[in-house]
Amino acid sequence: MPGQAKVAAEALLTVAEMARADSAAIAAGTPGIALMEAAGRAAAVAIARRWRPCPVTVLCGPGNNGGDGYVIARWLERAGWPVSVASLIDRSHLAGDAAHHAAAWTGEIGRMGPASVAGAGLVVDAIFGAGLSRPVAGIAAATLEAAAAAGIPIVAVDVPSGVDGDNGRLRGQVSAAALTVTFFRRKPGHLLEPGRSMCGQVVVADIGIPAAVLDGIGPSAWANGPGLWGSARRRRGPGDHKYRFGHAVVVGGGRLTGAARLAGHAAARAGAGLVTVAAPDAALASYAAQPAALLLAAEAEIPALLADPRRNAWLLGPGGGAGAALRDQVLAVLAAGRGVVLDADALTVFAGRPADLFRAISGPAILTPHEGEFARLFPAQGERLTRARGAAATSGAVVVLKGTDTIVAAPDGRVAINENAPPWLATAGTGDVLAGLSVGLLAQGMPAFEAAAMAVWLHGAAATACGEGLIADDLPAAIPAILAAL
Ligand SMILES: NC(=O)C1=CN([C@@H]2O[C@H](COP(=O)(O)OP(=O)(O)OC[C@H]3O[C@@H](n4cnc5c(N)ncnc54)[C@H](OP(=O)(O)O)[C@@H]3O)[C@@H](O)[C@H]2O)[C@@H](O)CC1
Ligand SMILES: Nc1ncnc2c1ncn2[C@@H]1O[C@H](COP(=O)(O)OP(=O)(O)O)[C@@H](O)[C@H]1O
Ligand SMILES: [K+]
Repeated sequence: MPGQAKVAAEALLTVAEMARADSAAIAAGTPGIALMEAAGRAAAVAIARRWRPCPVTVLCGPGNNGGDGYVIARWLERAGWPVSVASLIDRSHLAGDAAHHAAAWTGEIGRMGPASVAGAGLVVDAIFGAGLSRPVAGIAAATLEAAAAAGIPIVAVDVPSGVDGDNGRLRGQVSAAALTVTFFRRKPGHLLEPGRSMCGQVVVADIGIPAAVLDGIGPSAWANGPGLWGSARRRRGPGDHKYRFGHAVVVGGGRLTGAARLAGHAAARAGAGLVTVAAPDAALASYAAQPAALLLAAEAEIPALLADPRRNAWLLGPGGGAGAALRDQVLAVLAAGRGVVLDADALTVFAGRPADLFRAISGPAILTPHEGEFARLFPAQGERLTRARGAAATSGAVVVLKGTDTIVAAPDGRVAINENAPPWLATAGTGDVLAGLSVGLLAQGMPAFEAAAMAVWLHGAAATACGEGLIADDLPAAIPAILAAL
């Protein structure tokens, strides 16, 4: 929007980066005790905004997460709540900032166990946070489970105990929170499944760490949104003409023609100056049903189109048919140095010989696999974030690992984690639309990482606008309103 200040991209901090942010703030003059006080107070405020005073049990762990719990207990009691505190260890074994704030709690401290949540209207999980070092089991797990089984809402401090902040992995028994209050910036585990589903609503509290400490940390993960790619977006001005916005080519197949038609339509809606769909002769009649704004070419014309550098961004795969001919086409497009988006069959044709593909990638390239396609090209073990980063580094392409928490990973290690995709995107053909949006933005000259991240975000926003009952055909037409609001 003209004149509106650009929203800075929201960095996501790993556990190690957050520790560096804490240390930098402490070095700059804010004592750790004050950071913990601010953290606990912010959590208490977030609680009091959402719930009326009721009996609350604060479950405190052995580290600084537990330290936050003692501060929360103090502030809630001051606000008139009936507060019980239950600890995993004896107070005398606490150290540092946590010991300081535990000493400032003047009430009783009970031993943690399922009985400590009996009769509570709310439970605060201040057991384990960033210091999670092994699976949650035993008394901690049993106590949280008892609260969940009794239907008592749980408020998690920093992360629900057992959620790995770095990647959303669950370690041991985890009980879902209704609210999670985290500090300074979110962590990848708040956005990545299954951690995301355990967090409930996530509130980020300012605890007095200056934003400038991020300069010294250099985060490489962000929540996907306009702050990340808005400045790379191409916008038309009064003197512009279509040739300045690229020419996308979508290579379609002979049988499943809907896929390339959806992709072509999406590429045009994303703003490509021109879009050509190239298809086998026998199928040209069914491609005639696509929007009249798209150009249509016969398969035999592909070499000529490829020789023309103005056809600058190519999409292969949707409805392509997994044969050697498609593999040769992909390699020819890569050899010509065009921007490339590879989806579906164009990925599958390299199953068992992924190095052939990776060797051919040298320019801007985006791969858009779902988990099944990913496993045909890359090692499938381990958590999604590390796998997506590894795949981008190995292939030299931007990898869009699709799902409810789609990850966009660049070869240099940057990642964007998407969070605006509604579940009704899980329907046939929506992936084709995403590939089309990606090639449409790539054609306009956006760098591959920004193009892919913007495409994923537009896709989620358009699906949200359409609502439940969405079919893939609805998505391209929903794009203009989303672009207009950006
Ligand atoms: N730094 C700051 O200034 C600020 C920090 N803040 C807060 O600090 C939190 C991080 O604190 P933290 O680093 O002390 O780690 P924390 O999550 O309390 O756990 C460590 C303890 O738990 C234990 N333990 C771990 N897993 C376990 C398991 N499964 N089962 C059993 N035990 C397990 C572990 O044992 P160990 O691994 O040492 O054997 C250790 O004793 C952060 O999330 C935020 O809430 C805020 O106040 C803002 C200012
Ligand atoms: N549960 C879900 N929540 C949100 N988005 C989803 C969900 N399941 C799938 N999607 C999204 O829908 C799209 C489906 O793509 P894909 O599996 O390639 O389908 P198709 O091949 O039918 O087009 C992807 O963008 C994916 O991220
Ligand atoms: K916690």
